Order: sequence, then C-alpha cells, then structure tokens
Amino acid sequence: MADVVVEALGRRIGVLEILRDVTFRVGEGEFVTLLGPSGCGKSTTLNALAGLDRPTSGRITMGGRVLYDDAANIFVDARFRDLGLMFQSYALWPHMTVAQNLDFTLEIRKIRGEEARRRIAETLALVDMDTYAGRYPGELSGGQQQRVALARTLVYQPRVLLLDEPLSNLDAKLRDKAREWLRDLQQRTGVTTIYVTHDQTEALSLSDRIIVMEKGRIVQDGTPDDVYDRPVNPFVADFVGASNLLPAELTAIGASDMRISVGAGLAITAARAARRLVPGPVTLSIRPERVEFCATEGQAGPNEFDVDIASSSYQGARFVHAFKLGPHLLRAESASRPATKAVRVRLPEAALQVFQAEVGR
Ligand SMILES: Nc1ncnc2c1ncn2[C@@H]1O[C@H](COP(=O)(O)OP(=O)(O)OP(=O)(O)O)[C@@H](O)[C@H]1O
Repeated sequence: MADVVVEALGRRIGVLEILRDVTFRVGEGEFVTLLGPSGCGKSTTLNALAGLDRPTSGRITMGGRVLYDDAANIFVDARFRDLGLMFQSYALWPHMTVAQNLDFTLEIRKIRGEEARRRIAETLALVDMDTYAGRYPGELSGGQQQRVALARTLVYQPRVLLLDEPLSNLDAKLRDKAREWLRDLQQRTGVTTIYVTHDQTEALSLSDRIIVMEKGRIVQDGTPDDVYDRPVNPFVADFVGASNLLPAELTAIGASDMRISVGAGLAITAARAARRLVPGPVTLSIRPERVEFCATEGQAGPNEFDVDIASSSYQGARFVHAFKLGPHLLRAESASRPATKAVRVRLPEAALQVFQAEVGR
C-alpha cells in the first residue's frame, strides 16, 4: 500500500491547457474520487498517474517513489509503476476461463505454480466469484464480468488501484449493488484507491474524499459532507447534488446574518457566511430537498413566502415541484403531494449558501 502525492501537475497539448496546477494527496488506504463533468481532465489525471500519458509539468510520487518529475526529467513507464488499473472498457479475454484470465496477469509478472493458484483462489473468493473459476466470460452476467475484471486487477496485489468509471457499463440496479460491494472490498483490502466518475451519487457513496474538477483544475477537495454541505462555489453546489441557484443582491451584512434581495421586493435573511463577502451581486443557492413547506395560516414568518406550485412530478420516493419566487423558478421536494397549489414555503437560514458573483463566470 502507498500514499500518492500529486504536485502542480500540468498537461498542455499545443495551446490547450488540459490540466492546470493539479495538486492533491491520497493517504495510504484512502478512497478518493476525482469528480467532474465530461472533459474536465479526470481521465487525463488518472492516465498521468498510471503512466499512460506524460504530463508537461509537475511531479507525482507513490509511496515516496518518484514516478514523474518534470524538473528532473523522470517518467517511469506504466509497466513499472505497480498499479492496478481498470477502465470503463475493461475486456476479459474471451477464450480464457475466469481462472486463466487471472493466471495470465500473474504469468506476465512471473508469478507461477502454487503461489499463483493460491492468489487466484483467494482473490476470486474476495470478489465472491470462487465458484465460477472454470467459466468463460461469455457465460457470466455483466456484474459478474465486472467482478472478475476487478479480481484480475487485484490478483497481483497492486499498491494503488486506479479505476476509471468501472461501473458505467452496468444497469442502474446492478450499479447500486456493485458500488456497495466495491466499497466493502476496498475497506477489506485497504488498497489506496483513486476513482474517476462524473456520477455524483457514486462519488458521495463511495469516497473518503472527493476532488471536484472543472476545466482542468481542482475546485474543491473535501469529504463528501464538505462538498455537499459546504460547496465552495455555485458550480460545485449544482454539480454535486442539484441546487436552486438564484442571482441576487447582498444588501446588508450584520453581526450574525445577511440581508439578500431576490427581486420583486422580496428579501431573504441568510446566516453570515464563513467566506468573505461584500455587498453587491451574489448567487444564492438552496437545495430542493431543503425547501420546507409550512402551514399557510397567519402571517408569513421570516424567509417564508406564499407561492403557487406551477408543476409537480412524481419521482418514485418523492415529488418534485416547481414554483415561482419573484422572478425566479425554484424546485422543491416533498414526500407527499401538497393538498393545494397555493403553498407557503420556508427557505431556512441554515440551508442557504451565498456566493459572491464572479465576473465572467
Ligand atoms: N490527445 C488529446 N488531444 C487534444 N485534446 C485532448 C486530448 N486528450 C484529452 N483532450 C482534451 O482534454 C480535456 C480533458 O479530457 P479528459 O479525458 O481528461 O476528460 P474527463 O474529465 O475524463 O472527461 P470524460 O468524463 O468525458 O471522460 C477534454 O477537453 C479533451 O477533449
């Protein structure tokens, strides 16, 4: 097992800056996910770690061993990095049985005989596939093939596991199961794991830490709770779980709270943010599941507004409603269908995030 340290990694292709100053550390035994939209540089980062792509600046070390250092002109070939790699398009060798698929990987590394047999049996047991050793890949389900592919990666006991969207070929239900199983397996083996996905649910449920990337840069590095509850900017707020994002105006900052105008004469009070804010244009963010429905009798309290539900849709366990707040269209969630279209909503202070509007974003 090993820790991974990535320092100021950069990757240019011609005038394109694909990675910019990518810096992070993955502790020994940690499960860290690189999360971000398509094209943000996740795979390029993973390929740099794997030695499949040569960056143009920075440094990578694994367990103290330098794998890449631009300044010292070091670039260790992928074959000598001692990594387990699994990509979205993993392919088992179709003409080999499950056991032979694993054996071939060991053979390449000159692990043979009794030692090879023991490792194959142990690894197949680890992924719950020990009774399938004699089957051919074509005789297995998608999920089972996935497990064998992972076993093939684990059988030579890599110090670090690099996984690029390994569950994306599975249907939704199987993916849920595979996720639980993968997390459990990682905890049992304690192998340092770096996982790439654009699926935020996957990232939240699997990771010790999430590194959110946008346009070749890291925008946030934190625990799933940090990233979900304390996003650093509107992009993270919206990408990791959905958020209502409202352009608004910060009009006053008090000792413990702030006044925000959202247009049409409506004002909201938010708890004073830890980040430094100045009066002026801001983006106000609230997650749909944090909007509360309250009793419509009497005077509306602070941050309570009488609104009309414009549309509702049923999404299995919950309803999602759209409503107008001044000029803005917001979404809210509820477990049951409200009795009337006219409702009162509350935007709890603690659920509001306020970000200074960035020029040019
Ligand atoms: N060889 C290349 N030549 C030119 N541009 C490239 C090359 N490889 C990657 N890119 C560009 O670099 C950016 C990052 O690509 P990368 O594959 O790392 O993104 P990603 O976050 O993994 O996306 P996805 O989730 O779609 O796989 C993209 O805009 C891509 O088009």
